[in-house]
Amino acid sequence: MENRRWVEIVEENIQRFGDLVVGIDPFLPDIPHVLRQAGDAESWISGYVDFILDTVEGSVGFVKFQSAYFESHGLVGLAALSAGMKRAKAAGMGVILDAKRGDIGATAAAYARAYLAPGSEGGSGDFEADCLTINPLMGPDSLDPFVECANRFGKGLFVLCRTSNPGAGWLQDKMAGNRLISDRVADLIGALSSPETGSLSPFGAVIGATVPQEGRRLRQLLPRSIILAPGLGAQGGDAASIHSLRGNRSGDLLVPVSRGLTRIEDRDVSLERYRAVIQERVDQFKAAIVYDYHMTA
Ligand SMILES: O=C(O)c1cc(=O)[nH]c(=O)n1[C@@H]1O[C@H](COP(=O)(O)O)[C@@H](O)[C@H]1O
Repeated sequence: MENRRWVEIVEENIQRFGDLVVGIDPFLPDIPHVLRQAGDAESWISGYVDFILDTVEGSVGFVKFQSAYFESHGLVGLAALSAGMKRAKAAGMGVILDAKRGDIGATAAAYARAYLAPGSEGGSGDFEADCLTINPLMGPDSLDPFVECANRFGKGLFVLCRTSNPGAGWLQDKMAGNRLISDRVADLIGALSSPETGSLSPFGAVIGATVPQEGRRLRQLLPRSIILAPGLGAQGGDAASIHSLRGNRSGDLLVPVSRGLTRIEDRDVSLERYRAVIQERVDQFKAAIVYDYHMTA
């Protein structure tokens, strides 16, 4: 189970649980008081991660840990991240680490070891993910070490292509030569997969669920890539935008939702009620993004 390649994890887990990804972005002001009070000042973070995993295990096939929210809590946060990633993997969930890394080749190789190499193969294994988000701004050579490591260990990558944030178009929608920058990134992602394999590529793109027009265009350039489409819920993306990102087969889209699943207005809510709210939202998001390929075939 634990040694499945990223593409296998995606195909199998989507088949069983659908394409929703639970985003774990622990932010103290957004969580119920009952979860903040556990133990010392910082230990809420590991209790929170355990609570979310307890709540969604068996109904969702993927989890995306946002590294920044853990890093901002120092060593306690990193310990919670490591433990959460290991627990989710052991439960058979696909684990995406959202760290958006990118640097010169030698440093990128160190990042790749940190997040993609097993403990026995040059990494510490503390933060070994199934899939990592990476930033292509520094050019193709900065992606190579990630690609090499991913190929070696059966991991996946999501390369930022057209992000969901309001300022994304400032650079990503500009022309570079005769191509849009986001199109050039899509070309680069497409070229990372070997042409002889007909199946899904482990090298996917991040395309926001907030930009359906751009999404539709970019999907044409990436027929074999898995797209990670954040932006549903708190950022205002909707199911129609999600459908514009679907390719012509199931299994090529993952939809992460963080605040839309876990942020709660009533901070005095009981643990039982909070759990029920998250489970209801999981069902609602799954129902909203489900798509019947047979109906459109
Ligand atoms: O790579 C990402 O996951 C990502 C890319 C992007 O374009 N937009 C984006 O929101 N994200 C991440 O997706 C999550 C979105 O959070 P919510 O808006 O709360 O669902 C955060 O962890 C972001 O860092």
